[in-house]
This record gives sequence, C-alpha cells and structure tokens, in this order.
Amino acid sequence: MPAQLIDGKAISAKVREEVAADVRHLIDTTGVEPHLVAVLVGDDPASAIYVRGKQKACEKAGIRSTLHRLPAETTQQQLTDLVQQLNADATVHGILVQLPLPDQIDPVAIIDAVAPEKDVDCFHPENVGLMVQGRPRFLPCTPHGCQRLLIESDVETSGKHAVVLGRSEIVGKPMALLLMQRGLAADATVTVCHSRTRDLAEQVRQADILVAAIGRPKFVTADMVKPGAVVIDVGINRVDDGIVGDVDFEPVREIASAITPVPGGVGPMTIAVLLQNTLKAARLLAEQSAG
Ligand SMILES: Nc1nc2c(c(=O)[nH]1)N[C@@H](CN(C=O)c1ccc(C(=O)N[C@@H](CCC(=O)O)C(=O)O)cc1)CN2
Ligand SMILES: [Mg+2]
Repeated sequence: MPAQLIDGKAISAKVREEVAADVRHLIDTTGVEPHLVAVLVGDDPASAIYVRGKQKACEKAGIRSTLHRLPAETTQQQLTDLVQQLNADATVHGILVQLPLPDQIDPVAIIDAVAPEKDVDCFHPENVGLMVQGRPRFLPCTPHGCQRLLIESDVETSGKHAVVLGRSEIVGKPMALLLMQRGLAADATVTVCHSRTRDLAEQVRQADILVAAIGRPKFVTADMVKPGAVVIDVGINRVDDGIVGDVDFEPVREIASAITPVPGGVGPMTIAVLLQNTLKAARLLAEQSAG
C-alpha cells in the first residue's frame, strides 16, 4: 500500500487560520497590528516567489507586511544600515532578510545585525542559543514546520530513531536539535548524516523518521528507506521538468508509511511558522509595553 500523503498545503492553511484568529485577538485587545518587513536583495527569481508568498500569507492573516527590494550590487554597509533602521523602528515587529544573499554580502554579519526580538527566522545566535537550551523565543521556520507536520499526522516520535540528512544551519542542525529535545514531535534518538558520513545509505536505512535536507534531487532512493518509515522531504530542487525534492518520491512512497510531497509538503509550513513567529514578536512587544 502506498504511504499516507502528508498534506503540507492543508496543514499550513490550518496553522495560518489559527494565526489569523490570534492576530485579530491581539489587535482587539492591545491595538498592536503585527508588522513583518521582508528584505530582498538582488533578483533571484525563486527568492522573489518565496517573498511574495510570505507577503500574501501575511495579508490573509491580517499581518501588515512591507517589502524592501534592494539591487544586486547592494553593499554590506547599505544592507546593515537598512537592518539597523528597521531594528530602531518601533512599528516593525519582524525582520526577514531573504537568503541567499549576493556573494559580496556576508550573511552571518547580517543575521547578527538583526535585533534578536525581531529575528522571526530564528537565525540570530541569541535565539539559536535559547532554542538549544530548550527555552525558545522563536522556533526555526522549516524545522518547526516539519515538527507540526508530524504532530498533525499523528506520527509518534518518542523513542524512535530519527535520521536527519543534512547539517545546514537553517534546517539540518536545528531539526536534529528539535527532534532530540523533550516534548511534542520530539524525544527521538537522532542521527545526523552528511556528505562525509560513512555508509550513508546504511545509516539512513535505520530511520523510523527520515528528514531529508541535503539539497540533491532525488538523492534518497527506495533502497535507502526502511519499510514503514515516515519520510519528510525538505528539498526543493529545480530540474528541467519542474521541482523535485531530495527523495525519489514515487518508489519511496511504495515503501514508507507516510511521506511529504514536493511541492506541497514542507515549503508551505515554512511560511506558516514565519507568521506564528511574527505574531509572537508583536505579542512580546505588546506585553513589554503593558509593563
Ligand atoms: N530568510 C530566509 N531565507 C530562506 C528561508 C527561510 O526560511 N528564511 N528558506 C528558504 C526559502 N523559503 C523561504 O524563505 C521557502 C522555500 C519554499 C517554499 C515553498 O512553499 N515551496 C513550495 C514550492 C514553491 C515553488 O514552486 O517554488 C512547496 O514546497 O510547495 C516556501 C519558502 C531559503 N531561504
Ligand atoms: Mg514541499
């Protein structure tokens, strides 16, 4: 029997409705209208699509959104100046600098420049540190989106062996951390695999829950998947005939018990969690102002 399809579009719509209701409540009770500012540097077409998706999702949830579009030749100083201006703007609750940035810009220095209270991507070292210690201010958008998919699909993770394929700062590392922590969609025994892992296929085959975030089209083949495993595909790879994930979907679907599609799996959840974080940033500010 083919695996259950984990519908990220439907689950993200549910999360976005929850956020919309909470936004209305925040506005009614405090007058604070959450406001997200997106910063897009250069003209990468995929980044433009993602930022537009974030803006549309904001609109639907009652979150104000503003876009700053900067040319590809923007300097480090110009981008830092803009971030500092947004940090100082009391009407802005969330700041999102879309990645990747052009080569002349050091993304780490830009991430460090964002005020931690406005870092709705949860990339700033202060927010990563809080998350590591199990007392998060924000949750990282894609990894927490994956967790929510597991929760909504009733996937038991406690005591299970989770394998995270990929060790990026945005997905692999924080994903492994969230899965090993105490709590919902967590309490797993976690292995992280990457390009230097020995016997990689054998390691991946041990997974009860596999999160593929290696950025290589159809890298995970059916022979690498344990029968009955739950497969979460974070990959978004543009190939000649469209977008494919890191998982060879059709054959793996025959073996797994549940699987996310690409598109329509993890991607929409990234945006839904961003809205949750923006709401939280606004709420924290409202609480602070109320004393
Ligand atoms: N500042 C950030 N930069 C980047 C992030 C991020 O979370 N913060 N993540 C990715 C890109 N990304 C969001 O920014 C993102 C990628 C994909 C999707 C998505 O919904 N994908 C669709 C397919 C869309 C398509 O046709 O291209 C899907 O999977 O269904 C949303 C957000 C890197 N940069
Ligand atoms: Mg997807």
